[in-house]
Amino acid sequence: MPSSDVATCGGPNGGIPVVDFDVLVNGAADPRARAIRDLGRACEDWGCFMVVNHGVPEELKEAAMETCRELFSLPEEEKAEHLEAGPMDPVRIGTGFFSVVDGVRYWRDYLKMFAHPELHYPAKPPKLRDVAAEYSAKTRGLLLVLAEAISESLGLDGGRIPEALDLESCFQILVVNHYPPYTGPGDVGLGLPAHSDHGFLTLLFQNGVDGLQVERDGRWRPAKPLPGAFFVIAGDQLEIVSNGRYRGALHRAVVGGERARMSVVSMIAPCLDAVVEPVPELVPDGRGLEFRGVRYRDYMEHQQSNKIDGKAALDIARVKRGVASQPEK
Ligand SMILES: O=C(O)CCC(=O)C(=O)O
Ligand SMILES: [Fe+2]
Repeated sequence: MPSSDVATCGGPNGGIPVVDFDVLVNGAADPRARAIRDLGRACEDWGCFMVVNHGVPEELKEAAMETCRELFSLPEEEKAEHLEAGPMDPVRIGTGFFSVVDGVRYWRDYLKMFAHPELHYPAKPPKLRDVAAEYSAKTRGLLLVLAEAISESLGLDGGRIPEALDLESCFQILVVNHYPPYTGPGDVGLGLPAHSDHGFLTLLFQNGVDGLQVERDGRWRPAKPLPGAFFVIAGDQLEIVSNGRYRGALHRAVVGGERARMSVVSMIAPCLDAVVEPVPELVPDGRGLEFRGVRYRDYMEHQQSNKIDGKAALDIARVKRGVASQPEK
């Protein structure tokens, strides 16, 4: 899809499904079964949904956003040690980048921190450590419950997908994106080009400035969250483990307004050493296998080291059809 296609549709929330977390956890049998079914449909049709009644305090979300805003406003030399970091370094800061790729201009600062199994954080601002510890633990708990519900929605035991991906030892990363205001000539265009996320599930909230869009049926839809809701995006590992039944959503961030936009992302992914492949129960007799097993660490490194290109990274795991297998040498 050309990135210049900014057609949006689906009403103010883009028609994105809403999942009530409280019903998943505390609901009576019937409403809970309905919520699981709706969750499955959302993952199948959209690859994303909003979560309400999630139990993560607004003050904690606010503290995470505020602390990272402080980090972005620190002088360059305070962040220097993380500015040159590579994709597998546990703390990475990219700042003030305004680059032109394929004729589209991107405008974004970001902070990426590995948060589990071990929390890594920049030295400043000092309170970032505690805020990140609490925020990552709360959101990890929420995402692990969603992972069990997703497993059930596939007709499996709640523990099956978490076990297949070793989510107990999951890799978790926090990403904070800051899109500065733009008042220069012309449109900035994109803050972040179309991509799917390399992990399993991404949880996101923003500072009230819209800009996230998701693709469905070849059109971009505005992802405007309900007040207090989190936005959840299925990642590539969910697409792989479900053998393509659920899909990682293609999404992008559009910027260019007079107010800075910020988004805070908490993503869980398989344990770095887990080899992710479709669970056999979803591939009867091995027929119709869409993906082969790829170690998550290799997948992530591959996706992060190449130019962002929609869902192209998934091709390294995709089973090629019609190619005669070569004898082993
Ligand atoms: O800023 C946003 O809304 C999108 C961020 C995103 O997609 C990402 O960090 O992977
Ligand atoms: Fe993303």
